[in-house]
Amino acid sequence: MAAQAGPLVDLSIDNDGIAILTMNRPPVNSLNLELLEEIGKSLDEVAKNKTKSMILTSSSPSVFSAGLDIMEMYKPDLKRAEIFWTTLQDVWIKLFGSSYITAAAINGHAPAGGCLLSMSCEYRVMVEGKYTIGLNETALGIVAPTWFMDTMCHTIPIRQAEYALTTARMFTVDEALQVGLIDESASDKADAIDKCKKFIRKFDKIPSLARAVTKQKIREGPLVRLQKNRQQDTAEFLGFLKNPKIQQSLEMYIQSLKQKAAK
Ligand SMILES: CCCCCCCC/C=C\CC(=O)SCCNC(=O)CCNC(=O)[C@H](O)C(C)(C)COP(=O)(O)OP(=O)(O)OC[C@H]1O[C@@H](n2cnc3c(N)ncnc32)[C@H](O)[C@@H]1OP(=O)(O)O
Repeated sequence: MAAQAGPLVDLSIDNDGIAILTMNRPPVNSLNLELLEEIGKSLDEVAKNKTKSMILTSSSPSVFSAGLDIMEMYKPDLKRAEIFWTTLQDVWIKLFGSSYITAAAINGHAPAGGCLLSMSCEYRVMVEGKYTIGLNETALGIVAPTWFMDTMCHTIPIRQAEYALTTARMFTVDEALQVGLIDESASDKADAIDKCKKFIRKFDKIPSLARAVTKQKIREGPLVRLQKNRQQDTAEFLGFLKNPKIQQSLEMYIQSLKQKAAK
């Protein structure tokens, strides 16, 4: 993987006062500990500055995020793996539970953790193309944590979520639109951001406290579930990493990714 040259995220505020959080970890924005830490800090900043809304996107021309960095899970240092997992939990709690308005401009592929980040936002616009989105964990021989599943069940009907999760379904843009995994498609990234802004403007006349409390109440179930089970969730993750069969599956998956990239 290419060495990181610049900052891992860019956080800017546009003329309308909307925060744009851009993930910038080439080549595929795989979520390693450092990227997750930077996303978490940016989310804190958005909350602290009382910015009314945030759009999450990526600097890559074809990938929103490739999900968790598999190298964080393959034969890891267990102390780092624990920090990695709790940082991912923190990012999800901050994003899914945020009081400000959130939208994702999905400008490319969004598998697994990439899909999770976008589903944690309130609105999703995905750029048309041969991109796919979904939770593909079972295809890697791993089980998505309950809060990943909860987030999907919060986004699409539970029957569709069960089917998608068990079959590791990766949705095309049209399929995602049909099932409600995304709200709109867009011709390019600029159009996706414009459409996210149009969604954000819908709240101009809605009192912000009423909106925020409503959002947080409707999201309370999954949030409380993780908050109550955080330690157990982390222990399960670490136990999973120690399982030789899982390590073997990850090794095979890494090899298949490398072979594909080399072609
Ligand atoms: C509490 C209970 C237990 C919990 C269990 C754990 C649960 C774990 C939960 C979540 C899992 C995940 O998020 S796992 C990650 C899943 N992600 C994927 O499967 C995506 C894999 N990547 C791709 O499909 C493609 O890369 C892409 C479609 C995203 C982009 O394709 P593109 O052709 O543009 O790029 P390349 O495939 O050529 O890749 C370039 C380069 O990046 C490396 N790469 C890709 N994805 C990852 C990744 N997720 N992690 C690390 N590295 C990745 C790829 O190997 C290439 O590397 P090289 O250039 O070095 O060969």
